[in-house]
Amino acid sequence: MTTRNGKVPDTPVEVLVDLLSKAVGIATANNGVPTELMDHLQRALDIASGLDDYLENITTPESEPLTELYRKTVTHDWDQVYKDGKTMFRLPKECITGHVEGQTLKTLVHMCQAKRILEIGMFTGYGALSMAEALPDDGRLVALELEPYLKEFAQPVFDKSTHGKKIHVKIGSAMESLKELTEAGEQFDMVFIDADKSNYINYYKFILDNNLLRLRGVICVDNSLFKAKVYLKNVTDENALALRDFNAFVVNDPRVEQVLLPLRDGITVVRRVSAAAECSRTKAIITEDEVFRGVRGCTILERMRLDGRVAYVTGAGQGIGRAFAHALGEAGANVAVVDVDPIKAETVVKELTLKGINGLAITADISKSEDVQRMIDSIMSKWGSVHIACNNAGINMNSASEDTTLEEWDQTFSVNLRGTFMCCQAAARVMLKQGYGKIINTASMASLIVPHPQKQLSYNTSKAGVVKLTQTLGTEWIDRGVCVNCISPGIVDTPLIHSESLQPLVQRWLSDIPAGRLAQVTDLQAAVVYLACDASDYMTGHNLVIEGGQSLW
Ligand SMILES: C[S@@+](CC[C@H](N)C(=O)[O-])C[C@H]1O[C@@H](n2cnc3c(N)ncnc32)[C@H](O)[C@@H]1O
Repeated sequence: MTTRNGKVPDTPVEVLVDLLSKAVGIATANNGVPTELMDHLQRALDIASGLDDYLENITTPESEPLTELYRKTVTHDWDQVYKDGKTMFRLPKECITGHVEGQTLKTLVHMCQAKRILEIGMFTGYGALSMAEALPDDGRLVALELEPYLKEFAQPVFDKSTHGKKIHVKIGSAMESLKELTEAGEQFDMVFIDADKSNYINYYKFILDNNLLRLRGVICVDNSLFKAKVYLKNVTDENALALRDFNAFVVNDPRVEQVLLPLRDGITVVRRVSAAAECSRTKAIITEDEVFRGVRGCTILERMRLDGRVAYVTGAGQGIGRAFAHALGEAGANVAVVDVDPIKAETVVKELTLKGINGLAITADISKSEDVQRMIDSIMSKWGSVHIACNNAGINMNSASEDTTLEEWDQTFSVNLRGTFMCCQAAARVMLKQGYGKIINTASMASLIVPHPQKQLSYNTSKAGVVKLTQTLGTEWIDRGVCVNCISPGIVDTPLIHSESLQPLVQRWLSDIPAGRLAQVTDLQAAVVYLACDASDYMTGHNLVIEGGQSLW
C-alpha cells in the first residue's frame, strides 16, 4: 500500500487519507453516489489530509543540521545499501522520526529538564539530534543502534551541529547495551524507545526493573498506535500485536502513569510514579518518613526552589549582587534589583525579564533610612510581601590605619554596617509579622582574617560587624520564623582586578589561596539560594565562608 506521493502510509492519519482518497476516487467514478455522501467523504478527506501539513507548518522550524539529516535520509538509497550488504536489515526511510515528532521530543526534554537521555533505536539520528538540541551543554544522550552503518551515516551531520558532541552512539544489540549501561551504574531522565517492536516490552521491563530510569524520569515510546492496528480487529501483523500487548502491559503497571498521544504513529509518554506509591505496592519494609518521601513530598533539589517567593538584593546592579539576583530568580523568586545607580538596576531587570524572571528596579541608597523604607514599601506594594532580603551593598576604601580619616570610617560603616542593619530591620518588620523570612547579609572573608597587603581597616572592621549583627539578629528572630545568615566571599574576580596596578596584588593573593584562583561571582550563587530556601530553615546566625580555603592558610 503506497500513498499518491509514493510514501507508505505509516500513521493512522496517513492510512485514513489513503482510504478516503480511494473512497473519493470510487465515489467520483460512480454516478449514483448521493451528493451528500460525496460531500462528507470529501470533507473527511480534507480534514485528514490537511492535518499533517498543518502540524508541520505551525511547529517551530527545525534547525539546519536537522533539515540536512532529513534530506540526506529520505534521498538515500537504503535498498541499495542493504543489497550491498552494508546493513543487516532493509531500513525503510519512513523509520525517521521527522520534524513534528522531533520537536515534540525536544519539548519533552525541555519540560522534564533532562540532562541524560537514552534512545533505543537511532536510525540516522534525527530524534537523537532533536533531543540533544534541548539538552544543556553538559547533557548527554546515549543512542543505541544495531547497524554500524548508521553511525557512519549520522556522525558527519552530528559533527556539524554544536549539539552533536552530546550524542554518544553505542553500536550493538540494544539489550546487550542496556545490560552494559546498568553495569556501569548509568541512569537516565528520559528514555525514547524506538527500535524493534517485539522487544519494546523487554526494553521497558529491563529499564524499570534495573533502575535505569531515574525517579520521576520519563519513557517515550514511538509507534504505540502502529497505524491503528493496535485497536483494529483481525490484525495478524506481529509488530502490531507486540505493540498491543505492550500498551496493555503498561496501562496495568502500577509503577507508572502514562498517556498515549495520537501524534504521528502514536507516542506514549510514561512517567515513573512516586517512591511512596511504589513502596505501598511492593509492601517493602522501609522507613516511610520524610527522608524517604521527601519533606512535603519534595526531593532535595525541589526544596531549593523559590517559586512564589519575593526577594530583594541590594547592590544588585553589578558583581556579586547581580549574580545573587540571577540565582534567586532562576530558582523561581520575583526579584527586586536595588542599586544606587538606576541604569544598572534597570539593566539587570532587563536581563532577568529576558530569562522569564519577574524583576523590579529600585533606586536606593541604603545608607539613607528613608530610601531603605521606600525600598521595602515599593516591594510590598508591587508583590505584597518580602520573603528573602539579600543585603549585599557595600563599599571598600583602602588606607593605612594611621591615615584613615573619620570620613572614610563613617562612610564605610554608614553603608556596610549601619545600612545593612537598617535593611535587616526594615525587612524584618515585614517578616516577623508574617512569621517567615530569610535575611542574607554579605559579609567578607575580611571578617575572619586580615587580607593583605592592601590596608582596609574600615572595611575589615565593618564586615566583622556584619557577622556579629548577623549572629545577634539570627538568634533574636529565629523563633519567630526569620533566619539571618551571612555569606563571606573571598577575593572576587572583578574587571577592576585586571587593571595593571592591581596585577602584582593578584599574584600575591593567588599564592595565599589553596584553590589557586580567585572567586567568580557564580561560585557564590548556590549559597544564596540555599540560605534563601526552606532547606536551610534550621540555620541561623551562620557565616558561610566561600574563599577557596584562603582563611585556613
Ligand atoms: C524506527 S528506527 C529509529 C528512528 C529514530 N529513532 C529516529 O529518530 O529517526 C528503528 C531503529 O532501531 C534499530 N534497531 C532495531 N533493532 C535493534 C536492536 N535490537 N538493537 C539496537 N537497534 C535496533 C534499527 O536499526 C533502526 O535504525
